[in-house]
Amino acid sequence: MERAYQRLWEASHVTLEEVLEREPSLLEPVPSRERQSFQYRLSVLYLYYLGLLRRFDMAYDQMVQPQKRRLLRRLLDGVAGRVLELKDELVRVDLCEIHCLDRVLQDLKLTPADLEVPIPRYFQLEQTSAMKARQQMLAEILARLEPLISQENFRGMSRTEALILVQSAERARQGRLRAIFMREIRKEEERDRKNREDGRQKFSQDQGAIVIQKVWKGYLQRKRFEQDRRAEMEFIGMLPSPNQTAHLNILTQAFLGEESRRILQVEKEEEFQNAIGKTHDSLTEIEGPDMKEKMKDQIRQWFIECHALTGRFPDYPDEASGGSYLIFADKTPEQVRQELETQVQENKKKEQEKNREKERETKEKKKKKTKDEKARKEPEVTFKVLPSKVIPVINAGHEEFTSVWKCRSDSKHPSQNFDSETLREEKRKEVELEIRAQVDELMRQELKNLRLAVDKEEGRPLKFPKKKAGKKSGKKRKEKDLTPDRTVDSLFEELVVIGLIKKCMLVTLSDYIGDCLYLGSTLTLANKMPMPSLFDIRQNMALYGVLRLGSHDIHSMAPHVRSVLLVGPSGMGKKMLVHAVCTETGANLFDLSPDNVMGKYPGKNGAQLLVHIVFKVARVLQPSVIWIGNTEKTFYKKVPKEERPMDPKRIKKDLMKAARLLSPGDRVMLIGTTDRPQLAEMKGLCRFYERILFIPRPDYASRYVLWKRMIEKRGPQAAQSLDISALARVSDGYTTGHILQVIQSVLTERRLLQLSKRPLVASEFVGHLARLDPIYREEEESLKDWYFKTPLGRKNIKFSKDQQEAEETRLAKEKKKKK
Ligand SMILES: Nc1ncnc2c1ncn2[C@@H]1O[C@H](COP(=O)(O)OP(=O)(O)OP(=O)(O)O)[C@@H](O)[C@H]1O
Repeated sequence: MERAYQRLWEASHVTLEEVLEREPSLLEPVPSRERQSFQYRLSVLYLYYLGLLRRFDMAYDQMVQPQKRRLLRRLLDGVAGRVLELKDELVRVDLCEIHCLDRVLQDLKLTPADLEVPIPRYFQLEQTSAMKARQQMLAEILARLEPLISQENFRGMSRTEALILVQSAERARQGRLRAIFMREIRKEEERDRKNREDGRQKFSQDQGAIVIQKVWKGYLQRKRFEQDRRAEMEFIGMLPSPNQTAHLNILTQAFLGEESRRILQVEKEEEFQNAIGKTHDSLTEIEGPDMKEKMKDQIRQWFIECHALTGRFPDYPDEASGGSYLIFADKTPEQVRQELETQVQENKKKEQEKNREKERETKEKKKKKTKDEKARKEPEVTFKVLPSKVIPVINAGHEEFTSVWKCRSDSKHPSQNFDSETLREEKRKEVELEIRAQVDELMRQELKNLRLAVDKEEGRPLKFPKKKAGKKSGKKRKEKDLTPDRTVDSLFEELVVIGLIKKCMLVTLSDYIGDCLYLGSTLTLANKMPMPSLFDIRQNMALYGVLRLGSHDIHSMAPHVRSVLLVGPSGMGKKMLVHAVCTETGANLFDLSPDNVMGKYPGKNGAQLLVHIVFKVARVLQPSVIWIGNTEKTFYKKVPKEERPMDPKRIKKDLMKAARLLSPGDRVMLIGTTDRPQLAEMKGLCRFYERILFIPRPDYASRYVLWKRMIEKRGPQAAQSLDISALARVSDGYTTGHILQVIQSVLTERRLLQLSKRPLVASEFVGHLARLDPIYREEEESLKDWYFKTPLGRKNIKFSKDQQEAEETRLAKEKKKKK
């Protein structure tokens, strides 16, 4: 088994190598007229990385050898980071959040399933014990609160409500009695009728036999026919096999296999952890003293040689720059000596060169100026990708694989134990560093003494490089802690009790049903702007929400996105997506919707305190999702009169300030949802939310899968004879929520029991559908208009306009030429 995964891993590296070779070509700027080919290359790369992500995830999930898993994890995180970077590049080139990759998909001979962003399984499987404990705590607090809430409800029942309850119970009892009574009467009538009929008609024995035979043969024939038809359909693969048990057996076997490998992983990991500690100790004990002496000798030698050559002792590199490691890293002492000699000579040369260089610089400056002026004259849009932060990580991983693991035969570690040689190598480096730090300390002292003794020199002041960047970020992060005397656990509990932290619904992202747009690039060619499909929304949520929140390493490497806004009509599953992100990543769900915040932490500084506590807890107990439902209220242009007492804009200022303080590595994501973004002031909203995802009503393909999967979820066989295509056709304009509602009201328990006798037909749904209000065109148009006024939407419109104009002028020129 392990060999199969090893092969998968090796095959992935072949692809990876190919992909890495293609990377540098993207860094070269491309003029705007070659936009399409640039787009194409970018998309190809994106799809390759998605495939790699899927394969690395599988290998990491199932391989057992602990050292290989460590490397795989680094590669997996790296590839995920690169996928996120490329997504950002795609957005910059396409100027929208959806990318029509169907043509690339076809060229690479892939299927739409390959477009799906895989969510690494370790997000769920390796949820830390702290995270699990927190979920437990939340459940406990909520369980404690429940009796209180139900008590409150009980007290809240009014006299009339109680009366209605008693009355309805009494009426139901009477109704039941009456029904029993009526049934008795009907039975009696039936008996009477039969008696009367029996008296009238009498069959002979033969006639009776014929009647019975007729009925029986008809029944038998119909049954046979039904069976034959079914067998044929199964044979050509139009129906699932009824023999589900065989199918299930295979699945359970595979599942058990996977689970057993995971258990084995834990065992091997434990062994490895023990070995790490032991190896470290034994190395320090056995090889440590030798190392120490060798280092000291080397350094002393260096002192002496330096003194002989330059007449002075050298400056000792300080700790921050790595101490003596800076000088001896990867070099033999001879090399160091040679370098020293050349340095002395170079110093002399440098002085002479400096003068020459000055002259050259002034010449170059002049040249540059003329070049810049030229460039300014022809302002051409060029495309190129930004330098990647992740590629070095992937490269390092790839190199490690090729040098260490690629050629290693499996027979060396048949039981998938760790490799002690590799471990010792690694640990040796670590121990060396530790010892070097000690030695440095000693040698600094020795150097000081030497200087005193030989050169009669008092201690030279050590030069510390100024840490500008560090100080700056330190200042930025240093916000005042308003609750220094409280523990995070107590704050967490407080937030749960007042309802700012909620338990999330258990839905996965794959529960969000939706199909992709199959002809997106054809639409773009015809100059029609394709609308996002539900599939795109799911992918974008996986990229922005799940991948970033799931792992600390991915979050700190990927381009930083703090907030996402989901815009779409009511019932399009915005809340569901928020919950799915929480479920997939185990994140806490904070609810800062204006209705939920109302009246909590009142007073002048209340809003500040509220936001402060929420962000503090969210950051410490990351990952966290801060959900702001009906977010247009937080950014109202003008607060409606009836909502003034609620003061929906109360937390806006503090929220904006707090969000700005989130930095890479803080796995906190703000997700806003709204169905009326027009009511909010555009500038504030777009500044606060870094990404805006527009969810229009579902298209035909999505409606088809929605009907199919939702009906099958309620009754697995229910959708078999149903004309789903017709349903998808007539439900144009309705939201997912509507479709779900209709299915729930048609497929009641009772109807499900009748399915075997009375198959489901499409017309049953139509009546219910007609009673609901669809999304009217005006509503959708106004949402679309709003979207095209957002920064990205505006850029997109401007770009397509420019392109159209260019096309027209080109055509006009051609016409002129022909004339
Ligand atoms: N793509 C989908 N697949 C499966 N179920 C969905 C999908 N979209 C929505 N639903 C279901 O539809 C119902 C309504 O969705 P939800 O409440 O999340 O919508 P919403 O956009 O947040 O609505 P509102 O704006 O009114 O708050 C939920 O029960 C959700 O599970």
